[in-house]
Amino acid sequence: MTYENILVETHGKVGVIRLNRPHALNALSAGLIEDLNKALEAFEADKGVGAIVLTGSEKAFAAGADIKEMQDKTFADVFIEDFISKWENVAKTRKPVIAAVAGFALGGGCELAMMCDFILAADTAKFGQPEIKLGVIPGAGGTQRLTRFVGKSKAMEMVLTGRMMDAAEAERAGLVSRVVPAAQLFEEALKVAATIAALSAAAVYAAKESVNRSYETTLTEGIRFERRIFHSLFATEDQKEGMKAFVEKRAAAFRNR
Ligand SMILES: CC(C)(O)CC(=O)SCCNC(=O)CCNC(=O)[C@H](O)C(C)(C)COP(=O)(O)OP(=O)(O)OC[C@H]1O[C@@H](n2cnc3c(N)ncnc32)[C@H](O)[C@@H]1OP(=O)(O)O
Repeated sequence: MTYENILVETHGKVGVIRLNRPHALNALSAGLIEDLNKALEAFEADKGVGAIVLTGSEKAFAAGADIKEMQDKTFADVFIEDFISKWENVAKTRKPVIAAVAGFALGGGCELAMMCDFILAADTAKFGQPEIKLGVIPGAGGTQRLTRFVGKSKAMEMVLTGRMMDAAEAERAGLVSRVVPAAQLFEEALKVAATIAALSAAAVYAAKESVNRSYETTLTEGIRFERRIFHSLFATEDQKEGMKAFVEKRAAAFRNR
C-alpha cells in the first residue's frame, strides 16, 4: 500500500513508518494522521511484524499540527469533530513503537514522540511545546505526558514559554532513552526494534502493558497487576523455551505461543 504523507517499509520483523511531508517539516495534517493510523493498523494486524519504528527526516521528526490547515477552524469545528482525538492511536498500539527523532519535534511532533514507548534521539533533536506562542496550548497530551516525563518545573517552563530543549537536555531530563549521532539514528532504532521483535510477543505485550499501568494506578495496585501478569506468562510455551534455553546455554527460539 502506498500513502501520500508517509513512507512505509518492513525490515525483517520491524515495521517502519517515516513521516514524509518535507515541504512542511512533516507538519501533521489530517491526511498525514489518517495515513499514519492506517499504517499502524496494518502493522498491528501483521503477524510478521514484532515492533514498529516511527521516524521523520534529518531536519524534522514533525513540526507539530499543520498550522495552515488549522488556523481558520472555529470552536464549533474543533469541538464537533473532536479535533486531535484521532491522534491517540499511536498510544493505543499494542506492539512496541519506538520514536526515532532527529531535528524538530515540536508541538504535536513532540506529543506524537511521547505517545511512543520510548524515544531514541539524534544529537540534532530539538523538543518543544511552542503552542503558547500561537495563542493556544498543547492539545495532544503535551501538558500531561511531558509533565510525567520531565517533572512539573521543566514541563511548566517549556509549556509556558515555548522554549525548545536540545537532545542532551532531553536525555538528562528523562524525555529520551538515549542520544546517538544523527548518522546512526535509524540503524540504532532498527537494531533496538529488531531485538524486541525477536522476543516472545506475549512477554513483550505484557511488559509494555505493565509499565504503562504504572502511569494509571497506585503502586500497590500496579505491583499486584505486574505480579499477576508475570504469573500468567507461565502459561506460555515461550516461558518454558526461554528458561530451558538459558539452562542449556543456547539462544531461545520463541514461537509466540
Ligand atoms: C497538536 C497541537 C494541538 O498540540 C498543536 C500544535 O502542534 S501547534 C504547532 C506547534 N508547532 C509550531 O509552532 C512550530 C512551527 N514551526 C516553526 O516554528 C518553524 O517552522 C521551525 C522552528 C520548526 C523551523 O524553522 P525554519 O527552519 O526557519 O523553517 P520554516 O521556514 O519556518 O519552515 C519550513 C516550511 O515548513 C512550514 N511549516 C513549519 N512548521 C509548520 C507547521 N507546524 N504547520 C504548517 N507548516 C509548517 C513553514 O511554513 C515553511 O513552509 P512555507 O511557508 O515556506 O511554504
